[in-house]
Amino acid sequence: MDTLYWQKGSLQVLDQTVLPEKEVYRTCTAWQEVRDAIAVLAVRGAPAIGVAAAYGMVLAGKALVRERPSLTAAEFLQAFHAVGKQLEQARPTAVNLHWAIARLVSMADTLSAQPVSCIVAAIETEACRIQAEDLEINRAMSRFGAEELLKQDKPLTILTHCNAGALATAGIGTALGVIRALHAKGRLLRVYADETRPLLQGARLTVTELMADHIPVTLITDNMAAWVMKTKGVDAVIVGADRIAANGDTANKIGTYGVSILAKEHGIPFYVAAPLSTFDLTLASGADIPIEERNADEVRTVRGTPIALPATAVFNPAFDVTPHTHIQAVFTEKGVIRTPDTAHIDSFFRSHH
Ligand SMILES: CSC[C@H]1O[C@H](OP(=O)(O)O)[C@H](O)[C@@H]1O
Repeated sequence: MDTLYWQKGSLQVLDQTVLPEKEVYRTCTAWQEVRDAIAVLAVRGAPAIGVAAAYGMVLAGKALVRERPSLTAAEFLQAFHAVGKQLEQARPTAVNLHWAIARLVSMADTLSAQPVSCIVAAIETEACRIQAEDLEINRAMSRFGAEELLKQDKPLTILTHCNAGALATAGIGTALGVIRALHAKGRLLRVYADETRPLLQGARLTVTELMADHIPVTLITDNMAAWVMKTKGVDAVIVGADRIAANGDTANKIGTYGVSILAKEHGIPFYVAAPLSTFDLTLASGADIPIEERNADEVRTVRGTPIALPATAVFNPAFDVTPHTHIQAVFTEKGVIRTPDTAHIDSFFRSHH
């Protein structure tokens, strides 16, 4: 079950809005369909969104050449930039969306002296490279994260929030990649998965992934996390990320901030697993991270029926920001950033990037 795959000029996206009941793929043959798939969370999770956006840009490039064969390279690049700006609007928080588009656009710009057909071929190769890189990034991050957690020298009980698994990436996942690595070493006792209201990525996606891999998982409602930490011997919390500011403040699924406070209260180490592409060093702190607000129906629809409540009386931020002071370490594909603050992150990037 691939999260997404590129097939002869179309992007096949596993539609996560209907998982786990149905496994159906959306066929995207135009960049607008990729934008829509990202906006409705048919494809979701920062790294997966980045990979999808890269292929969306390839679809745009192919369409430009198909519809206007006599385009000059300059005209192509101008139109290509414009598509990038529109595709970026799909979702504001996950920086990987912007990172992937910027990587393709800047690469295309370096080829401005080439025939347009060469530029399109090169961006297709680059999009495939971004997907292939994510596979290896997940593996490396998972190894570093597992090594760090094995220092606790006992089988571990982990709590996680939302879905930072294979369904959020092109590989084995970020937080769930670390969990899979621990399980492979026989050092995972159990995972407690928050259901993660309102879209239930934990109940629908994380539980499905872990059961498929025969990893012991217990589903809990979000409001059980405190009691589980107090009574079930949770050894660590591991979550994913959508954007990490230069000082280590981390935007992730709504509810993550609360889980970090609970972990701090219970003396449980709180870890983030994220690729370097999720860091946004242009932002000094989490205060600057744009937080997506989503449709009120996601919150006010209960048992299939919207509660008679005006949308203005519903708050639906898709993310919150965990202060870096709550984070023990960030697991990346280049190693572990312990005490992730401005100085440690700056030093890490200088020596690893
Ligand atoms: C591996 S990053 C996954 C990250 O993305 C999720 O958000 P969404 O489901 O809205 O795309 C959540 O924040 C996860 O931690």
